[in-house]
Amino acid sequence: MIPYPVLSTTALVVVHVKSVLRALRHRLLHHPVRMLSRRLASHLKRVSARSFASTSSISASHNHWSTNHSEPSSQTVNLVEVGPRDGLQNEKSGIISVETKVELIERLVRAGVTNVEAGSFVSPKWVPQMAGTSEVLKSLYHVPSVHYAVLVPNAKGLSDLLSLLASNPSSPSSPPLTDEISVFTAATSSFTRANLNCTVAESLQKIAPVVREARDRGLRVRGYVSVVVYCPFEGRVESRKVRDVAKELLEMGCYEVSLGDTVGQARPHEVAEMLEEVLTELPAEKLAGHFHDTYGTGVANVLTAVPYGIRTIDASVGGLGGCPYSPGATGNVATEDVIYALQESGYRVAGSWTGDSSSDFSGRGTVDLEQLVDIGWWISEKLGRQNASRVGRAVKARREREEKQREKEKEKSKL
Ligand SMILES: CC(C)(COP(=O)([O-])OP(=O)([O-])OC[C@H]1O[C@@H](n2cnc3c(N)ncnc32)[C@H](O)[C@@H]1OP(=O)([O-])[O-])[C@@H](O)C(=O)NCCC(=O)NCCSC(=O)C[C@@](C)(O)CC(=O)[O-]
Repeated sequence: MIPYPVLSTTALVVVHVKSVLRALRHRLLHHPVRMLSRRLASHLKRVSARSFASTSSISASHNHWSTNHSEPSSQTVNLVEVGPRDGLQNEKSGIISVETKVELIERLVRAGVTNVEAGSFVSPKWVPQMAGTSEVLKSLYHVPSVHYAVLVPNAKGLSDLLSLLASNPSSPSSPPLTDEISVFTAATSSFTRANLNCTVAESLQKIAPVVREARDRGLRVRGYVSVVVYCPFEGRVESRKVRDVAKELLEMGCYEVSLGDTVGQARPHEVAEMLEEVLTELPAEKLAGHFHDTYGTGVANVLTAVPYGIRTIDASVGGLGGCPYSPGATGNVATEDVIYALQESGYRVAGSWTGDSSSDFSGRGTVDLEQLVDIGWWISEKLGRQNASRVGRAVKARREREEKQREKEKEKSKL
């Protein structure tokens, strides 16, 4: 055993050497030649990503679903609201009724959300909360330009969904129950074994025909890669694995791949490192950021991803959710917190369906933060859980202060 004083001296030496190395690295990074080569490297990265987009099966000319949610404006950040799926699937407070799920989704759409995950066609033995997804889709008021996506893990899930769509056909006056599915895998086989009962390679083999058939039936397909930075079973994940799995999903025909920090443990610099690797081969327009907030870095990770060109962010109202494989994990980054952080930053958070002219669903250009705060409180109270959105809590406190002030002024005016 090493005696304590020797250990602490060794530790001091290590710290000193580390700080010298850090300073050296900083100098090197900012050396003009190094900076030039970095610029060259990032140019090459962009060229390589562009050439991927133009030569692979995701090329715009070959794929009518090839665009993601992104609007033309590069300053627009598009939101995918995952609360009704990723959030509710992990709720432990008893089975949530179809009525509550439907009301949650309809409230979100009224607030301006255009991309919402409405549920999953997965095994009810694995995820009991998602069992009523068919009923949810049938009960929803469908706004034509809103995407009500559902998760599909395998051929059985797709076949169940297609039967539902066949027995509830769309018409000029009623849009289809859904026009989008999401398939999902991960960067590590330990995670896919826990989540899908197979390895990453096996999951990709199962997903490929699902993507093909869904697209043949006119559905657009989004892909997910979980555990892109940390895996609860394997620890730090190699970014090249993330890149390779995401690339495979895009080549299969997913219009976008969402990169998930499933356990919410990633730090911003680790997200940056992961993105730098993924972007060497894939275009940012085909990627989305999906951050959980377990360690409180969710918003920081969103703000790290956006300057890399990531223009689609998944989030969950009230920060609903958790992760069954990561004890203590909280939900997705809260939608309210993401919107607040991006306000007045030069970016606009879109949910801009043109809308129909019905009185309940009036079209909006952006997602309405005040309404989302109300929804976050409504669903948190309904489920008997804490509201995990910091912005939600702050706005509520501000409203209470303003109400008290108004009452005081009323009293004064009576005197
Ligand atoms: C994929 C399976 C089904 C494999 O599970 P399995 O046990 O290997 O399935 P199987 O093929 O052996 O079938 C077993 C039974 O399940 C049934 N079954 C089989 N497939 C289905 C289906 N689609 N829908 C309904 N039932 C199904 C099948 O019919 C059979 O029924 P039985 O004969 O025993 O009565 C299972 O592992 C599963 O459902 N996994 C899904 C888990 C899940 O939903 N996880 C959460 C979503 S992923 C996520 O949250 C991460 C994400 C996306 O948010 C991003 C991030 O944060 O990182």
